Amino acid sequence: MTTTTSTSTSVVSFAHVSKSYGDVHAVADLSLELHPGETVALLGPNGAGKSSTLDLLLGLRGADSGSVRLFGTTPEQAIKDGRVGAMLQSGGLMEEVKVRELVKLACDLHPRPHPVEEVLDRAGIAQIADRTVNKLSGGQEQRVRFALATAGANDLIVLDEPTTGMDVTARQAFWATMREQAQQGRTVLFATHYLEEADAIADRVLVLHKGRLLADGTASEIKAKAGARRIAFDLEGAIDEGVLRELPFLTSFDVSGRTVRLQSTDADATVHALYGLSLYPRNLEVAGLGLEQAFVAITEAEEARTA
Ligand SMILES: Nc1ncnc2c1ncn2[C@@H]1O[C@H](COP(=O)(O)OP(=O)(O)OP(=O)(O)O)[C@@H](O)[C@H]1O
Repeated sequence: MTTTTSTSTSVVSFAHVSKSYGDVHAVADLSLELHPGETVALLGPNGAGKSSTLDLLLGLRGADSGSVRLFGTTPEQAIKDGRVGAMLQSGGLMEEVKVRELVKLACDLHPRPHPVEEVLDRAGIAQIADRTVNKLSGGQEQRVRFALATAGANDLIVLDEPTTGMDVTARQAFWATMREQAQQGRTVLFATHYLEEADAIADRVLVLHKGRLLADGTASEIKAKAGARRIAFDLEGAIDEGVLRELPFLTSFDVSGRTVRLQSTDADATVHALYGLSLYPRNLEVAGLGLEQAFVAITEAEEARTA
């Protein structure tokens, strides 16, 4: 029996975790809890600390301070109990073995294994099961890594940039499988550079920047946190940029031909003031930021704050 007591609803628990390499704070005072059935995207620019966070979570590196618990126990114990599957960027696959042999080995080693053929099927590699691993394309190698991460009935699946190298079809199939895993109550945590993936797949997004957690919420909440909305309209006649720049709550301003594009932290007030100028904006559009723009806005605001 595994040790799940008062923390049984917490799959992952980071409490004030820090990790530095020399004077680089890869992970800085990170606290977070992940729960069963959540699909969580870890989003951040290069060097934000995503891989370091996953390494700490998997016990591959020790924290300088703070505590990391999985299912109320240590990462090492949770992995030993077969509760965690991981698909990391690094780490070569054994090269001279056949795909089926490698997957079988992972199943044999797992305390709660799935049947080998089922694992091959789910990862979409049944047709290439007799190939040796060093003959695979980058995308096929990723699928093998995915098979290894799902060789048994894990409660937590950790994926570092899982779809790198996969084509669009493979990517869609991969995420469909991941959704099934989450629907079965598993927690899926993935680091990604693809904001559209985070937006489409994750029900929770963690934004990391310089090792710090800048935002934690649904994609919609993250977009709202960025606080800005886009306003676009066309103007007829001469455009007086000086007057438009005085509109309230603007965070960005761009004129291209007849089209004016703004970002505002209070779109209602900006549009109200626009009409107050006795201008007649045509084709007026007001829209929320996409996750990508929200992400840029949040990380840039943090850069400015800490500069
Ligand atoms: N073994 C190490 N030795 C020294 N510095 C390291 C080491 N590993 C990571 N770092 C540094 O720690 C910071 C965080 O790196 P990390 O790989 O965790 O970021 P990341 O968000 O995964 O980046 P990427 O998106 O580029 O993979 C970076 O500044 C990196 O250079």
